Amino acid sequence: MPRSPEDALKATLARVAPGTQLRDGLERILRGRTGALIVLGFDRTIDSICSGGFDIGIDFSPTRLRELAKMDGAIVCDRDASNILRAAVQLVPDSTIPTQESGTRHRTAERVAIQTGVPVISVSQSMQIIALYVNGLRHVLEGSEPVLARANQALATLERYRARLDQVTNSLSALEIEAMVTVRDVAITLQRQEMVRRISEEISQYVLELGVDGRLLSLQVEELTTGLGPGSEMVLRDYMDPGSNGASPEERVATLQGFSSTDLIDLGTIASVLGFNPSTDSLDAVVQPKGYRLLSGIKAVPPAVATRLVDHFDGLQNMMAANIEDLMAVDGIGEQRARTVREGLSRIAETSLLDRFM
Ligand SMILES: Nc1ncnc2c1ncn2[C@@H]1O[C@H](COP(=O)(O)OP(=O)(O)OP(=O)(O)O)[C@@H](O)[C@H]1O
Repeated sequence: MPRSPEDALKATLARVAPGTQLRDGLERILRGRTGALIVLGFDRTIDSICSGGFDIGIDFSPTRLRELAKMDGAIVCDRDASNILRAAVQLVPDSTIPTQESGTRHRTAERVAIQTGVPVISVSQSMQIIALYVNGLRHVLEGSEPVLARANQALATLERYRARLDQVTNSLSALEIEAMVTVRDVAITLQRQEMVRRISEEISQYVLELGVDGRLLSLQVEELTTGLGPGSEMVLRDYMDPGSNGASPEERVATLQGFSSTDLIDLGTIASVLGFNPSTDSLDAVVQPKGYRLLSGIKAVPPAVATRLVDHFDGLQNMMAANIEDLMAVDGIGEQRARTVREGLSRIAETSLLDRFM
């Protein structure tokens, strides 16, 4: 599957993060008050827009990059910047590609990145900034301090969001055991899961951007995201109306992830991914889960067995009421597994009710 421009930008951010040789070279160019135009990859399309310059084919080093940047023209490196392939190259991209940039260096960088799909870095001599161009995206590299400040703010938000998510998830489990879940409870859980996912993704971009300076941050995120559970796909499997628009759980997850921040505030809009109609249905309607999410919390139940259990019992309530013999009637479930499922379900029931009332 082709990567999205955002994913390609993330991969490039990792290649120029603090601690890498390439970043060291770029910082040297910046400190030396020269500029540079650096292409990160070489293929036939790049070759076809290169004019003049010379082939060098040497190992990459920050000082070599810095020295070569003193010459007019662009530098072409291989994809992971382990070799410098050409220097003093005139790049001649398609001039009809629209660009918002002013200055020939930056216009060229943007056009080359769009035309070839290869990341291009420009170091501006006059503005003293390093910018990445990846497909149609532009990203200005900052020093670690401002990025860390934003990352720490995001981390504090993640901590709050995580606490709230744990609360609503525990409450959903307890309501499921009591058969009292409403569409509103499901929508709130999906909303909170998506908020945690978004802020975690934002922080993971900061971690990439910070390279060696982001190690502590990455440990903190790891701590705040462990035991997060199966995510929105299981909630959707539990509550979606399969007949509504025929979408698969994965497609519904994608719809949820595509919602704007305004959509994400509206519980009716969120519930629409389940097949709920905000203009006719009530958020207070009681709904029954199939049991996928709770079963995913029992390690000894692989997904295929969970599906068979769900199909057999047709709803969590019937499954909760099943004894060992009932469970053994399900294809692929022997006595041992039946006991594990029974104990697992009873444990979940006890802990969710305890969490709710303690
Ligand atoms: N098409 C190109 N191919 C290779 N190098 C280029 C190209 N266009 C510009 N450059 C490089 O950029 C340098 C600066 O060009 P120019 O002053 O027009 O750009 P600029 O966008 O104003 O850059 P800066 O922000 O660094 O001042 C050129 O001397 C040349 O080395």
